Amino acid sequence: MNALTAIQPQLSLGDWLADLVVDALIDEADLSPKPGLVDRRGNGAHSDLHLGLMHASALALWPSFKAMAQAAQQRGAIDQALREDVGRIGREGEVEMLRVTGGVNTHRGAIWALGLLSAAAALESRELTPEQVAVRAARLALLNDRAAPVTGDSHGAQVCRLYGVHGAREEAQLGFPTVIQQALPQLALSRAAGAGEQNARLDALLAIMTQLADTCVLYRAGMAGLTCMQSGARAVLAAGGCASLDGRRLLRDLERDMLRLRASPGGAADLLAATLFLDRLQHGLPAQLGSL
Ligand SMILES: CC(C)(COP(=O)(O)OP(=O)(O)OC[C@H]1O[C@@H](n2cnc3c(N)ncnc32)[C@H](O[C@H]2O[C@H](COP(=O)(O)OP(=O)(O)OP(=O)(O)O)[C@@H](O)[C@H]2O)[C@@H]1O)[C@@H](O)C(=O)NCCC(=O)NCCS
Ligand SMILES: Nc1ncnc2[nH]cnc12
Repeated sequence: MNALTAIQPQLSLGDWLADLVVDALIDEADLSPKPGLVDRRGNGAHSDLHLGLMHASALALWPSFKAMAQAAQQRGAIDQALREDVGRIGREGEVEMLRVTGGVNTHRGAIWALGLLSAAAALESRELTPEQVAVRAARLALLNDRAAPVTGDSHGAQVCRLYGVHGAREEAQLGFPTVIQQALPQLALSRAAGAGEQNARLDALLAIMTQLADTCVLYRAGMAGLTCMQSGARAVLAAGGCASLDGRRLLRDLERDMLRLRASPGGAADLLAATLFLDRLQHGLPAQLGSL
């Protein structure tokens, strides 16, 4: 023991997972330039959001993510009781988010996706590959939360009905295919090509945008907005990604189009945070937690 470890409080699995989630949310918010989204440069297509609010919201959610991980550790199995614990803690987290932001929806989708993923990670802390964690999260998401309000009038529910697409719920229930099949492989590819970490993360966001039926975009800009987002993101990647000059030019075009349509890919942003979380998680438990 040295002077530093002597004063460090014991790190629990829940602390560690909540730290990773909040880091991922803050890294997502800070990443720039993101088309249509809040970042270090400004508010994107939003009049009610800004970077400080995204940070405050992420930090305020730390106890909720820790509580979801702890619930999973205590229950120890993917069952109805855990599903309803996670749903209750998630709803309480939403209330806290709205309190801290003065009623602005900063992280509704992130509470859902990262709540499920942190619970799934806590269930089997020795099986932390992205695929293993996503499959457990999907099994949890497939269980019905009997206490969830059945309104069907959320923005996501409205556009899923109107356009016949899958939204945040189905993305989780299918095991986060957009993260596992698009974002993580693109992140690895761009890193391997020497794009640099920020460009590799932007490329991962674009890979999500090429495929996702982002219900935030659909709600604000309809199918024309979604098509514009998907084809614009494809064009940037086809031109060599965000590290290339042509890719950067096309990224600027995409941003201009998203702002003109007031289209904000908030769902894609949440899934980028999920990608960054799973990417870090696969490096395994820190030594302090090695005996769990
Ligand atoms: C099951 C739920 C996820 C609810 O889903 P549903 O689709 O019914 O509800 P929404 O309210 O629309 O929330 C879904 C949020 O998920 C993100 N998202 C969108 N599309 C996808 C997708 N295809 N895959 C994954 N994730 C997706 C998105 O969140 C982000 O965007 C939000 C900001 O959007 P913005 O447009 O600015 O804000 P709004 O105020 O909504 O609209 P405007 O008026 O401004 O246009 C921001 O939150 C990002 O996080 C969607 O918003 C689950 O949430 C649920 O069941 N909730 C109910 C309460 C509950 O039980 N919670 C506990 C769950 S553990
Ligand atoms: N950076 C961001 N900008 C706007 N909405 C978001 N939802 C999640 N992250 C976001």
